[in-house]
Amino acid sequence: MADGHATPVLGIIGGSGIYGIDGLTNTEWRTVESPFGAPSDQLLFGELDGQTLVFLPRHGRGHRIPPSELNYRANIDALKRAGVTEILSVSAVGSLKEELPPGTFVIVDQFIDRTFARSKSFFTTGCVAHVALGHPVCSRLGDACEAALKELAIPYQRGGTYLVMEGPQFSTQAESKLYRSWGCDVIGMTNMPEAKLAREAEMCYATVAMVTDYDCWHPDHDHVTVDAVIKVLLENADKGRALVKAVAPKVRDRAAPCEKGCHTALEHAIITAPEARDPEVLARLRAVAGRVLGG
Ligand SMILES: CSC[C@H]1O[C@H](OP(=O)(O)O)[C@H](O)[C@@H]1O
Ligand SMILES: Nc1ncnc2[nH]cnc12
Repeated sequence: MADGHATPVLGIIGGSGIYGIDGLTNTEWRTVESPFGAPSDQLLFGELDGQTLVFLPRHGRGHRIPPSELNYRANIDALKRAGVTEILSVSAVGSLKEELPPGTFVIVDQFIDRTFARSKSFFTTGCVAHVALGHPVCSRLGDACEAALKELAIPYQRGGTYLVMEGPQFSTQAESKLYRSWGCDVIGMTNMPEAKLAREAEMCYATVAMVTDYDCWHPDHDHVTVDAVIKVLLENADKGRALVKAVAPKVRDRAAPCEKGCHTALEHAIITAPEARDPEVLARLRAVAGRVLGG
């Protein structure tokens, strides 16, 4: 299809504490191979009220893989190969604002990417592309998340800047205070380069971040620990599950190509002259960029 995808398919990338999805029928874990290497895990295909849904546990079942070692390219490429058109990322984050206590959901709309040890693009020597990233998430999918959170009466903030740190150690207090001075709302370790790669692969991407802690800047709260993060995640697990269930039909019931341009992000992005393109690189790009590269 020239202008997008015929059938909207929702993909969920589950973050810390989310290693499966409840309420799916006809489920099957399937291996999806990618020329970019191994994804974090098999993909779980299933149906929710008759609608296909694809789930990937970001860190693998059992949480085997740390943020810096995730194969972000393979994960996004595999979801694209699975037919996913819209990715909802559900992530645990620390709060950098007093008014965002643990348990709050944030529909993130901006990122500051401080990661430095990750492959951040599908494109490389032999085929160069520069996609727009001024609006790094899909506001249409964000609207669906907001409507779902409203229906469920879950406290949320629409919009917020997510500082992406390399990790795996949590921040120093000086770093945490610096990010607060930049006006960031939440902090985590995974949503970049995920969002950049989803844009390159012409997929909608939105993040619903669940606040689990006050990081280490707050004078009245203990510094973040994994135990504290998991405790809050478990306390709020029902809300996360309900969110996915409520978002899914909103994605199904609308025209497929995203009017925000997510599904056509590569239209004016590739700069390498056709005769200078490397066939091996093009072969690797078949799933993510085949729409514009041909083949
Ligand atoms: C378990 S606390 C740190 C860990 O949790 C977040 O992961 P995700 O975004 O996959 O929920 C954070 O980014 C760190 O990777
Ligand atoms: N405070 C924090 N810093 C980085 N990643 C997190 N994930 C959850 N809480 C976090």
